[in-house]
Order: sequence, then C-alpha cells, then structure tokens
Amino acid sequence: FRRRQVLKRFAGPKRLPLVGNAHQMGKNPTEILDQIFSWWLQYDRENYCFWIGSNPNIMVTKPKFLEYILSSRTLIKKTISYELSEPWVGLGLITSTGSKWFKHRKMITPSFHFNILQDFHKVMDEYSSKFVGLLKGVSAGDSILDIQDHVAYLTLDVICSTSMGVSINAMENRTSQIAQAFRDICENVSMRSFHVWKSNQTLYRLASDYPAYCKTLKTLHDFTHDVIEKRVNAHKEGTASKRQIDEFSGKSMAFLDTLLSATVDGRPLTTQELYEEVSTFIFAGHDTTTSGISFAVYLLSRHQDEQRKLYEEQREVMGDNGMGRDATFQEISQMKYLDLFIKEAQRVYPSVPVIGRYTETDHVIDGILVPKGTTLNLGLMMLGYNDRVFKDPHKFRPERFEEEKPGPFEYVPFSAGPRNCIGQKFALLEIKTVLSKIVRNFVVLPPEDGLESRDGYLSTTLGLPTAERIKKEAYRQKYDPILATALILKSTNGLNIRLRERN
Ligand code: HEM
Repeated sequence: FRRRQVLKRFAGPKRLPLVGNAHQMGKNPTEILDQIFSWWLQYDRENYCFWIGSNPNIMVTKPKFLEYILSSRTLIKKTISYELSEPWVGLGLITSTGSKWFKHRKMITPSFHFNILQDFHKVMDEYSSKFVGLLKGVSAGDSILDIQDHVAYLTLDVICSTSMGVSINAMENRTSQIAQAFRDICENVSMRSFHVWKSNQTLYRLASDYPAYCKTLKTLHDFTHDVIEKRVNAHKEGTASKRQIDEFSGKSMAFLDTLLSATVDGRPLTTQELYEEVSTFIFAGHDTTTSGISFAVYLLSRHQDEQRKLYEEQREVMGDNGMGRDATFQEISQMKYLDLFIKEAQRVYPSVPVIGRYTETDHVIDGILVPKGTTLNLGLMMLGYNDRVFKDPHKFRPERFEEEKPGPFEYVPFSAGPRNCIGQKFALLEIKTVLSKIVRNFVVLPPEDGLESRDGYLSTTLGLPTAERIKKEAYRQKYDPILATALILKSTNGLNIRLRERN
C-alpha cells in the first residue's frame, strides 16, 4: 500500500488489481519491446511506472536517474531475471553483489589490460579469417544468408578460446555436443526471462524441456570443470606456457590463465570461483557480441553510402596492398569511421536494450522517493531514440557522434559507473576486427535489390509516434528485422543479407 502511494508520483498505465499491468505487457519479447517503447512515448519520454502483479517496476530513461543508479556503489543488486543464469554461471561478476562483487571486480579488472587485449586480438584475427572463408562458401551464387546465425558460432569460438584457451571449433562443427550446449543455454536463459511460468525456477521443473536443460547444464559443468582441472594441473607442473596443441589454441594467455595467477583476500581462487568467472565471461561475451556484429553487418547492407565510407577508410589505413592481411591492433585503433559506425549501430540496435536493478532500501533520486522493493528497468535502448538528445533519431548517421556529444548518461550501451561492462574494450575490438575484414572482403547487400535505405532512415518503427508508425508499417518488407529483446537484442526473423566477394 505504501509503495502504491509513493509511486503515484510517476506517470504510468492504470493498473488492475492482482495482475497490475501484466496483461498489457505482450505475449513475447517482440510485443514486450513494442509495449515498453509505446508507454515511453505516451509518457512523454520520461520515467514511468508499471506493475507486474504486485511488483512495481519503473522504466528509467531520465539521465539524472540513470546517473544516480549507475554511479551508486550500493544500488547494485540485479533483478530476478539475472537469476536464470545462475544454475549455469553461479555467482560470477554479473550476478554477484556486495563484497564478493567488489573484490572480484577489482581482481578481474587487470584481465582486460591493454597487453592482454593484444593477445585476445590474435585469437579474434584467427577466427575472423576462418569466418570470412566460411562466408565465401555460403554466400556464393547470390545466396541469402542469415548473418545472425553464422556470427553466433564465430563469437562462440572467440569466447571459448579467449576465456579458457580451448578451441571448440563451433564454426566448423556446429552440431558438436559442446557447441550446441553453449548455444542452447544462452537460448534457454533468454527465452525464459520473459516467460510467464518458465521463469520461475521451481515451476520450470514441470516443463517438458526441463530434462534437456539439465543435460545441457551437466555438459557445460563437466566440460568447463575438465578444462579448469587440466589447466590447474598444467600450472602446478609449470607447463602452462607449453601449449598442448590439440586442447589449447596455443596463441595466447586465456582469461583462465590470468585468474589462476590472481588472488582474492590473499588466497588463490577456488575451483568454484574459477568456474563461475570463466562461465560468466562466456555468458556475458557471447550473445552480446553476436548481436553487436550481426546488427552492424545488417546496417552495412541497408546503408550503402556508409559502407563505401568504411571501405575507403580501410584502404587508407591498410594501403591498397594490405587489404588482404590482418589489421594490426594499432591499425584497428586508427579506423575512426569504423568507430563512429559501431557507436551509431549500438545507438539504434544496442546489444543490451534494458538492464535491471532492485532497490533493497528506499532511495531519493532526483528529489523523488523510490521505495524499497522496486524493480528499476534502465531503458538503454530508449535513450538512443530520444529526439531531445539525438536529432532525427531514426536516421542512421555515424557522423552524428562527431557533431552531437550526448551527456555521460544519455548514451550508455555498455552501461556506466562502477558496474559498467568490464568487457567493453574486448567487445569493441572484436566487432571492429570482424567488420574490418568483412568490409575488405565483401560488398554487403540486402537480401533483395531495392531494400537499401534511400533516405538514410532505419526500417525500425520503434519510438515513432503512432500515426507515423502505422504509415511506415504499411511499407514493411518481409526481410525487415522483427526486433525482440529477451536480455539481448535479436531479430526473430534473422538478419538476412547477401555478400558479393570483392576482387
Ligand atoms: C556489444 C557487446 C557488449 C555490450 C553492449 C555489453 C553491455 C553490457 C552492459 C549494458 C552491462 C551492464 C549489465 C548490468 O548492469 O546489468 C554489461 C556488464 C558486463 N559485461 Fe558486457 N557487454 C558486451 C560485451 C561483453 C564482453 C565481450 C564481455 C566479456 C568478455 C562482457 C562482460 C561483462 C561483465 C562481466 C559484466 C558485469 C560487470 C559487473 O557487473 O561488474 N561484456 N555489459
């Protein structure tokens, strides 16, 4: 009752007894994304409150609120949907809280040091070259391909190799038990995050897919523990630097190696802690980079002028004779237009559209009381469509980031503050490495001629006023992405493109 009284200060849809607004939320992640955007427009692009049963939720999009929440060292408890990953990853950096999170964050930060990133870059190069080779095969004869599907196996190879030092060859061996298990668990966590009863850990035991889920969990536990055990023994025997070619990619230090030399409270990490952090690295770094790379490639296909500018930049940085080789770490950092392109891609299609926090005590934010027991949904995706910050937000224009400087809490695809994305530099390096190679090897085209954007506008109608939206929906093409968010942004009908090999 108190929460209801206090939260009346926020605008929001009228709630019904018992269900709150749950009946209006939509049946699937696409409808949910539509609904949260519609309310945001309806409530004048401000924060708004909605209720799932008796649980109050605030959709937060005001920079002052975001600043308070993201800067806080105490408001760091995540929402219930993150718990779905716990049977797999346990309490790693994403899911832990309090002093465990604080100590582990400090311990893990050096694992993303510049020198280590350079090592990771070699792994990214190796797999992205393999990926380009594979794309040459599947794109022959003007075939249409779903880039989202292909990228998922590339990023799985990169993340397994950089996190554990093992090569699972997911790209070449998609149906292997381990590749399938990693894909299935990510799909499971994301599917259940918005499912009415499967999101409940106890009720999920009754589901028909529960036995398969348990089998997947066991495969992942056994595999990861086995890798850790071998690596721990190799470190003990002093053979860690001598790579066993079959099992370890042999290129560089893996995240697991740095964890093995780290300490917490003056002691080495336990096997469980090693397991949790390695699995978290995979969980946090797989679907996110898949989404980031796939949407960026999709945008290349629809925005040919921007693709041409990227290609010109590649020629400038790599030189006409260098177009076929790997870009060095330094060359990647010289690709400024690529940087802008990825920033703009993350503005319109952010890999993580919404993040969550839960208030364990009352908070006064920007002068407004937010009571204990409130779920705060931070609408990172809405920020990108706010026309008070971004002029003409439905226009795809990488150059805007040279002209418009959003405030520190007006554009935060990697979150901000002490709990921001620890893998941001890793992610950007991977996206840039892959995109740079794709642009040099292919002209990326839409699945059918004529689908290129003629005026620079996006195909998405999210965030458009209703009348404009209805008008634009009438021209929807079957290959336009159907956006959905269940933790990570995806397109439910794929991201379809064609590739034409460059000479
Ligand atoms: C395009 C790619 C990525 C995006 C957009 C992204 C975005 C984010 C966001 C928004 C958060 C905050 C989540 C929250 O507070 O609930 C986060 C946290 C995190 N990310 Fe990323 N991420 C990406 C890639 C990666 C990669 C590649 C890794 C690891 C290699 C990674 C590791 C993490 C970890 C461990 C956290 C939790 C940090 C903490 O709570 O202290 N991320 N990421």
